[in-house]
Amino acid sequence: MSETVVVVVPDADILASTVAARLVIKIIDAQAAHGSASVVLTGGRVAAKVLRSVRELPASAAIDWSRVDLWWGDERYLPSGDPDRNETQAREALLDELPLDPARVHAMPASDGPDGGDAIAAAGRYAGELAAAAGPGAGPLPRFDVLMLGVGEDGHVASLFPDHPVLQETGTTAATFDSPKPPPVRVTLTLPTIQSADEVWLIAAGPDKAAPIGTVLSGGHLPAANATGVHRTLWLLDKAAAANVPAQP
Ligand SMILES: O=C(O)[C@H](O)[C@@H](O)[C@H](O)[C@H](O)COP(=O)(O)O
Repeated sequence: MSETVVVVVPDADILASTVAARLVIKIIDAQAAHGSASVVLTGGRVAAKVLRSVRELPASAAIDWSRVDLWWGDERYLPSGDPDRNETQAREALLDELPLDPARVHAMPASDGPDGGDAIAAAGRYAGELAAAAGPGAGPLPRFDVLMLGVGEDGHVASLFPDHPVLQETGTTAATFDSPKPPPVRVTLTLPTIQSADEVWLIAAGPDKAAPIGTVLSGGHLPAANATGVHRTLWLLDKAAAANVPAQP
């Protein structure tokens, strides 16, 4: 049975540093339990702040980074190295400083890669990489210890936007076209894939997130409402983003 917990901290800087601390401990615990850790990264401003905060944490030295698998929840379908790619931003914020195993950094395909402009083929390629990581006979997805998501002003998560056909996708990945948040073409994990994660962390800061988060945590139906973890769903918010959250029991 999944539990939902809402954690509110004073401001965006404290949010980034506390999420970074939580992530470091989660990775350490996962490595102790499983021998490795599997983390799904997200894009956006708050995500980059979290990754930059990890760099400042002495405790991150307790992580064997060579035994961390990194995945992405979504990616802007742009050429490799494009500054707007989530992978580029994550590498600049943290990843390029870490002794990661390159084979365990699973970036989503780029538009100058083998699939060219075919984002559907690119999504299929990533689905294949996920299945390969799951191992033979283990189903289409590897274990995800924590899947992090930013939350859009419209209540989107990853590249799953309100009233968008991509919400109906039942495979493990999909291509999003006509995204209301530029760029228009993206590759994304689907809701079923997000829901396979042991823990899902929804991370948001700022007053422009108060309305969608208040809607979702009051029972409203936006994509973020379906971003739940198998064992735990954490809403990690600053006070401004939590302004409309109903009083917790
Ligand atoms: O590719 C993307 O744009 C992100 O994955 C997207 O889902 C993001 O996480 C939210 O839009 C929140 O972004 P901010 O934290 O910058 O508001």
